[in-house]
Amino acid sequence: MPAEEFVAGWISGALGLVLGHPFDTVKLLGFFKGMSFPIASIAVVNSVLFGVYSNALLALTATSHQERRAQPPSYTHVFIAGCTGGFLQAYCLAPFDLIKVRLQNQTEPRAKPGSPPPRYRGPVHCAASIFQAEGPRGLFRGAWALTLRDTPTLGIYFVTYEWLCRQFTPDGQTPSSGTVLVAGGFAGITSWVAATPLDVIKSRMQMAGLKQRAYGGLLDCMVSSARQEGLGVFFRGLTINSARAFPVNAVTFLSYEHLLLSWG
Ligand SMILES: C[N+](C)(C)CCCC[C@H](N)C(=O)O
Repeated sequence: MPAEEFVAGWISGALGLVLGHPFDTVKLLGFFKGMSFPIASIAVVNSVLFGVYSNALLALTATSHQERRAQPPSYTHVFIAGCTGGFLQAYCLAPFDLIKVRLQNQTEPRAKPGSPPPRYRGPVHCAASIFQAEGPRGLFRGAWALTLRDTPTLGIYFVTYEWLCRQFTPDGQTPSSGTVLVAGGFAGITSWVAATPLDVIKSRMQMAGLKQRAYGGLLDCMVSSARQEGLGVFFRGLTINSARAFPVNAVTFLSYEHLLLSWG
């Protein structure tokens, strides 16, 4: 199994994240401090995404990354490979994402003198507390919603990227850096726009039982959120998700393509 896509996915995910961090911080009003935890987790997850995507395409079309410019895969194959990568990365992402959401929703520890101490002292303490209270399954709370969010939307992600690259690149040639940046950026926006409704639900399920009320399941969460807050609830965070998605995914794809090119 070719491994360089995993390594390139690892590095490019970390680079994309450095760029996205200020946006995440704005989204959280400064609650999410420190970058080592998100970098480590996104690098692993992005490595799984790009590695599985490329190997799924290899299985479907019998072409390696280098051969795919001359023999471009069909969009159906790109979509299936993207969904496969998305499905598997969702399971790796689930515990990290749960911890991120739990820490984000914590009130500022130094907010007011006399306010209660935060429930979680940091990512490791958060993981350990959830594990102690609920066992390993607790760390996968909301994983089903996350999988539903990521499987089709990562198919869309790679189809958008491929489609845009092919629009601006003569047949058989490698897309220019400018094209890769723009295609990667728009791939990120498109997939985040499609993912936002389930992103809202996913985060609520991950918080269920803490601040949020407990839900009977994914459908119950969707229906009761829409009933109480209107359909607009499904678009919460859309603007900030899209603003963050462009630079993060432009840099992710650019570094991914460059790393693979330089390794031959
Ligand atoms: C599928 N969905 C849109 C949810 C995520 C897309 C992941 C791409 C990148 N790691 C990022 O954080 O933007």
